[in-house]
Parts: sequence; structure tokens; C-alpha cells
Amino acid sequence: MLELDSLSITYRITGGEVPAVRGVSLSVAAGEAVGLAGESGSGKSTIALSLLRLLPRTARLDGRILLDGDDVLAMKWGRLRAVRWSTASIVFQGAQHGLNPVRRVGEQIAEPLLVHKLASGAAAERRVRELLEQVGLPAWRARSYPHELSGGQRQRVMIAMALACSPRLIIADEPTTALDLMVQAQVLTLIRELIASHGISLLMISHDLSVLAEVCDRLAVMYAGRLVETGPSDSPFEHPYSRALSAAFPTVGDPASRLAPRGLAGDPPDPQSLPGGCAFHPRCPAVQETCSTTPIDLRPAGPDRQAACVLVEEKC
Ligand SMILES: Nc1ncnc2c1ncn2[C@@H]1O[C@H](COP(=O)(O)OP(=O)(O)OP(=O)(O)O)[C@@H](O)[C@H]1O
Repeated sequence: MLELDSLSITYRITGGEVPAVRGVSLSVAAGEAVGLAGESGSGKSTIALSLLRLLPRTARLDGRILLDGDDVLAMKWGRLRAVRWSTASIVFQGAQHGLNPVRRVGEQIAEPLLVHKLASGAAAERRVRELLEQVGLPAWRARSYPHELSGGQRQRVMIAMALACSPRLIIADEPTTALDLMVQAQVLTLIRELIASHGISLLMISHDLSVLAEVCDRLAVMYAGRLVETGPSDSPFEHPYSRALSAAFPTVGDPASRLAPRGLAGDPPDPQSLPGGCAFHPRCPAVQETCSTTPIDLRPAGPDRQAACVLVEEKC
């Protein structure tokens, strides 16, 4: 459904460049849910925005993005407009900011239907009511303004909007970050049920691996613009960064889970002055002599798992 092939994205800024994404290859099969994790600044949102060409003009992209076999970077404007919402749609970070405060939510959910000429008038109203019910809101909420809804309800509206044109892929960028833990768990359950019942593919982005593991079949972990690990969500991580990241969050909905006694020390590197070798080596609890000099690519690290770490090489 989605294939990223050696995708690199660099932002031009005054007096320099920011290499935000460096050679990422990743795929999402039809009906599959893939989670993309990493700390703030690792390049996750840059990837999300690139998938439907929503990046600013200062971004330079290399590599390929194939959406259902179509090369997104080569698409003409008309084709791109047709693909947005109908083949793939995005649920953005922070529901509060995604909705127009002066329009009723029903009108906003109907907008993609009208733009894509899929329904209008009474048929569009019927579809809006159906979508609201699918995301667990009563149909009369179509007449509400965003400020009359809670954060969780607004995020449900965003999900209804993303579903409106029956897309085959949903890209969800931190869909639950602004919500409290209980509402977060409800919205995650809703996403999981909707994608399973509609056979939709999902690329879900979060800094919180426990959130992704709730919903996704496969997880990919980014550090400083590169993928450091990919693998099934039900088998343990091999890369020291993925392990540290997963230990940094308690499990959603499991009050018995505890944070690791030692979090991940240090800060992610500035993309403009990345450390040599493996970019994670200055923070790595298992750092080896060669890590500061030898760059390392993804390599087999178990059944259907790849990790970019010398320790994995020693294990294999
Ligand atoms: N428009 C831009 N111009 C210049 N640099 C940018 C721009 N947008 C993002 N960046 C830089 O690109 C890098 C990746 O940012 P990005 O927002 O993709 O990371 P992220 O993993 O999504 O972080 P977060 O979880 O905080 O949203 C960061 O160093 C960021 O400062």
C-alpha cells in the first residue's frame, strides 16, 4: 500500500541545511498497521507530511514514495488532489488545532465528500451521521461547534473526517498525544477497531512505543532521521535505543506497569552536527569501540526483524 524507498528529506534554512530524514526505507502492506516511533526531532512528522506532499517548499526530497504503486513525488497536482483524502488521509497531531472553530463539525466532516464529489445535500448529511456513529458520537453532534466538544470528541471528529472518503491508508500523527490516559486508551481502541473492520492500512506515528504497540502489527523506530529498527510489535526489541525508548513509557491502561528506574540519558543530537558512526553512540548504554567511527545499516536481527547495531551483528 505504501512504500518508502531510500527517502531523504533536507530542509533549507538560512545559512545551511537540516537533514531531517536520512535514507528511510519502510513499507506498509494492505490492511497492515505500522507504528513509527522516535523522540522529538527524529523526523517522524517530516515523513508523515511528505507522504501527501504537504511539506514546505524549503524541503528537498530524494528517493521514492509509492502510494498504492503510484509515485507520489512524480504526481501531477490534479492526481495529488484526487489521492488526498480518498486513497490516503491524515489525522494530525492535536485535534484542537485541526478543526475550524467557526464551522459546525458536520460541515467539516462533509467537506472532503463535497470536494471529491462523493456525496452532496441529503446524502452527505446521511454519510456524516453514519461517520459520527462509527466513531462513537451521536449523530446530533454534527450541529456542534468544536468548542462544544471535549478533546477526545474532537479527535473522534478528526477520525470521522479521515474516514469520510473511505481511504485505503490512514496516516495518524500523534493522534492521542493531547488526550488524558483514559481517553487515549478509548481512542486507540476506536482506531484499532475501525482499521480492522474496514481493512484500512495504518501508519501511526508517536514518540510513545506503548501507544503504538496497542494498535500496530509492526513497529519502526527512528533516531536522528534514520531507521534503527523494524520488527513485529509482539517480539522484543534488539536495538539499545528501541529498548531504552520502550522502557521510557509505562504501558497504556496498565496501572501496574512502572517506568524504568533509569530513563534515556542525554538529548537527541542536532541534525546539523550529527555524531560520527552510529548517531546514538554518545547515549548508548552498550556502546562499543567501533560505534563512534563506523556507520551501521539495518541488518537481520531475528525473525522479520532488522536493527542497525553492531551488537546485533555479533548475535547473528
Ligand atoms: N520547516 C522546517 N524547517 C527547518 N527544519 C525543520 C522544519 N520542520 C522540521 N524541521 C527539523 O527537522 C527535524 C525533524 O523534525 P520533525 O518535526 O519531523 O520531528 P518529529 O520526530 O516529528 O518531532 P516531534 O515529535 O517533536 O513532532 C528537526 O530537527 C526539526 O527541527
